[in-house]
Amino acid sequence: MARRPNRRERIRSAFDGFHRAASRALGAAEGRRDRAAARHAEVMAELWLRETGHDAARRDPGLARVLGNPRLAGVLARVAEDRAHVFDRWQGDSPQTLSEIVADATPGAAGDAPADWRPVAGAVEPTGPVPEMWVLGTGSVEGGAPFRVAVPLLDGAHLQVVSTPRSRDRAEAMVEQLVLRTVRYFRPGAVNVHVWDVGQLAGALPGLYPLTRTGLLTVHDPTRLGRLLDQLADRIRRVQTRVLADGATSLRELADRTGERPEAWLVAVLVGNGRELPEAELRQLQRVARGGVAAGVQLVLLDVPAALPRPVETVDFGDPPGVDPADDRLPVPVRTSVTGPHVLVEPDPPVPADDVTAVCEAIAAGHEQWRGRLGAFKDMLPRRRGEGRSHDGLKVVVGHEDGIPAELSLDDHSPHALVGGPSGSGKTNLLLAWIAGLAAHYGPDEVELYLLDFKEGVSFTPFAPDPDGHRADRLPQARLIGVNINTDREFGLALLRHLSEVMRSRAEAARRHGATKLAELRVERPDLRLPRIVAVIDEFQFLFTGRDAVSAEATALLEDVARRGRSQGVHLVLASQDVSGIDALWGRSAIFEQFVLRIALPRARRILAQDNEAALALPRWHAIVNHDSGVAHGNHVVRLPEAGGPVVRDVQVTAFTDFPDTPEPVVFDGARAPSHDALAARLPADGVPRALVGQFVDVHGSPAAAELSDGPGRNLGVIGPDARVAVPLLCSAVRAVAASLPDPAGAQILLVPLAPDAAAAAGALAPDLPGTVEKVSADGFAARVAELAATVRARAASGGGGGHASLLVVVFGADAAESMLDRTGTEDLRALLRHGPGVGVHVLGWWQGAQRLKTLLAPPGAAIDDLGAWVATGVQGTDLVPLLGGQPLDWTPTPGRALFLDRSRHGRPQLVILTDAGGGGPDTVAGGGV
Ligand SMILES: Nc1ncnc2c1ncn2[C@@H]1O[C@H](COP(=O)(O)OP(=O)(O)OP(=O)(O)O)[C@@H](O)[C@H]1O
Repeated sequence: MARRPNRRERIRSAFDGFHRAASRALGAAEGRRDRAAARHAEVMAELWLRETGHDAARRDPGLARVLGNPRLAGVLARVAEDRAHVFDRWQGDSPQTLSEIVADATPGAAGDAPADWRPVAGAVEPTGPVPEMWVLGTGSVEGGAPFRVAVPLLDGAHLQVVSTPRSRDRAEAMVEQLVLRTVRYFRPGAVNVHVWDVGQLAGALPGLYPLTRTGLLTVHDPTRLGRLLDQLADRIRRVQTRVLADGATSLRELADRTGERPEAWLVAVLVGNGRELPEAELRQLQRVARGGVAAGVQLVLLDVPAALPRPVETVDFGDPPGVDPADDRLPVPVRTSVTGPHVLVEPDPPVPADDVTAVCEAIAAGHEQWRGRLGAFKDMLPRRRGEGRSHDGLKVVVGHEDGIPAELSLDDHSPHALVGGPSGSGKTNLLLAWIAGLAAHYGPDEVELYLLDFKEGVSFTPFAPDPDGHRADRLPQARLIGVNINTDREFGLALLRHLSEVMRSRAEAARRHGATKLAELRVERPDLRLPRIVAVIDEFQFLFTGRDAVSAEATALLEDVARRGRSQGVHLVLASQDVSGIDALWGRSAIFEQFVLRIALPRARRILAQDNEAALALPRWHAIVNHDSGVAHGNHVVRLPEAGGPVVRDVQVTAFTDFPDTPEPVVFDGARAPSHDALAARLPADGVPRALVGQFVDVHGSPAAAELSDGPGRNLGVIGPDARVAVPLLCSAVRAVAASLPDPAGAQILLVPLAPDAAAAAGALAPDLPGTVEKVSADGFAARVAELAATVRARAASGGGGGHASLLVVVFGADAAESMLDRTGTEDLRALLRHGPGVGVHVLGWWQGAQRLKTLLAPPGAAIDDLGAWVATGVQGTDLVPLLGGQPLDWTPTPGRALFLDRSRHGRPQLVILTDAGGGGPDTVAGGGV
């Protein structure tokens, strides 16, 4: 009987059936999954292709392997077809359109065909529109129609060019052409080129070398990249801080806004060898790149690997992978960041070397002409006069640099200026142009001028009122004018003291209003008159001659003004033809450092920084103007026109017409004696008699007079060997006292001419004096002294302290008294000097020398204080020492000058100028009088 399958077998067969069914089901699922996966792969591939771009995806090594799968061929074909379709459409009229756009963006020399280049210099002004792009070659897409290819450069973007050894020459040629386009486009001088080549000193861009002749091209030492980058960085900083002061963010914006482009472009071509720069230089380069475009600094890098901040464009002369780099026959595929990877660029063929040289020579010649172009000084003056505001500083155009107006700025950045140039180099001309420029720009409420000339010349005289009244005008901005003051350093001292005082009061005002500098104070207090002050001191080195008290005080004051002037709007302009003067400053670095503006005329030494010798090579009528303490990168070669007397005068006449009511300036004229009458009229009318002896050297030209009050020692001694000076001096002092006596009618005046040569003068004086005038002869002198001593004793006994009639004893040639008086007589004279003033009796005497006077004033019966005031003329300082209680005194007498000591007012003798009537007249001053 058949065996019934057992339960186990039934189970197995059931499982087999299940397995078969499951296998069938699984097989079907696998097929579906494979189909889905393939479909997915195609979709993904298409997605990548379309997203990444057909060509890029094919170049991508990761994707290329996937796309090589034959199963994806359909997708690839489909995408390639679409791409070709798009390109075909583009190939239609796009190249033409592109060429037109490029032509528009590259006018003139920015885009012309190199074959057409002629040896002529450009003429476009840098203030005009700047080409947006510069042509470098021709491009095409997949062999389609060619179109011109250009890159942005000046004010647009830096350029980075990468080449291979095979393509390096082509790359260099392209760089040379591009740079030459920028130089050719503008008029010479608008673009300056700097080349640094890591490999060689003279190698890169050889065609441009003729440009070095006039400084349009500078070739830098291969080992000194850091220095070039420093210069570029300094230039950017200067443009940012100084040129773009009015809120413009770039030179281009400034030019658009103001029509002025005060700085030339600077194209720096760095030629490397593909190796990385040292870290420090790389960082410096990146900094330059960052600020460069806005400041007119254009980088062109060839094989200098560096990640530059945008904006930067690239041109890549790279070989495609797999090309034999040694095979010269193969074309070099060039691609640019502007045109992208699809456009194959063919740089323009190199211009023959001779043609490049010819073009550059023409540009250098044009540059020379430009430089020489003499902008007339009158064209530099503002059309609207006196309207400038000096809040932020004083700016004046005095010449041209490459045809661009060059300014001198006195402001917080460059508060003081140092001007140097040997005799005949045009220093005076420059100072006159500067002063006239200031006066043309700024009214008297904006600028005040203090002008001092230590030369024998009279350069500043025309700015002062005409003493003879032949002309009515004067420079209204001038507050002080010093001429012919060659030996009187005290004039310089007076000026510096005054400036120091002005600064002190301004600082106080500023403190009260919480301001830290002049500009702030002016905003705070628009009602205050706070002009900037410019003090010009020509041949200032005179201030430092001698090692005496004057020099020491001048140095201290100069340092004070130099340091604090910046914030108080007080500016110094020191000029010298003499190296020793400058040397004197070099030794005083605290002063010297403050002179940030340096102006060096041809052959000037030591004005600029130590290693900056640019002034030695300057042509005539040029100057190096440097607002950076004389460091080389701040050099500007400025062509200076002749200011010319008539133009300067025209400025003055116009200014005087516009501002007729300004007060007259103080005039220090070393060759003119001040008027006795004018000075006497300025003495206070307070009932105190005053003996006028001259004029102090201060900015107010104050009268120098001894008060003959009732105080002790109120007598006056005139000391001087020359009767022609001393006698008029004594007479004029007596006249002034007589004119100021409180009781002229009741006064008694004794005239005692002990010296025979004074008799005539005493005789002439008598009729001019009030009260009772009596002449006492030498014979009667001894008796009269005894009488006077008795009078003094009697007056004292009757009570001192005023109420006595004035009694003046005027002794001419008092040295003779010693031999005329016996011991008692001498004691009486001493008593007269000591006790007389308290009871209205004053002695005014002339002594020929200090020796006799000293003997007379010797203790125990007398003291030097008994002669409380003296004025010495024609006497060596050392001879006066006994009258100063031994204090040293270094003074060499000069005609028309005297030392005046009024013990009640001064600790030391003061320089005074003798008046026309008091020993300073034309008869007594050698070479004096005008
Ligand atoms: N920029 C200029 N262009 C033409 N001539 C000039 C110029 N500057 C000065 N001169 C002329 O040169 C001469 C000397 O000039 P200036 O008096 O300015 O020189 P200086 O350096 O001050 O010499 P010194 O100290 O001897 O007076 C003058 O006759 C002046 O007219």
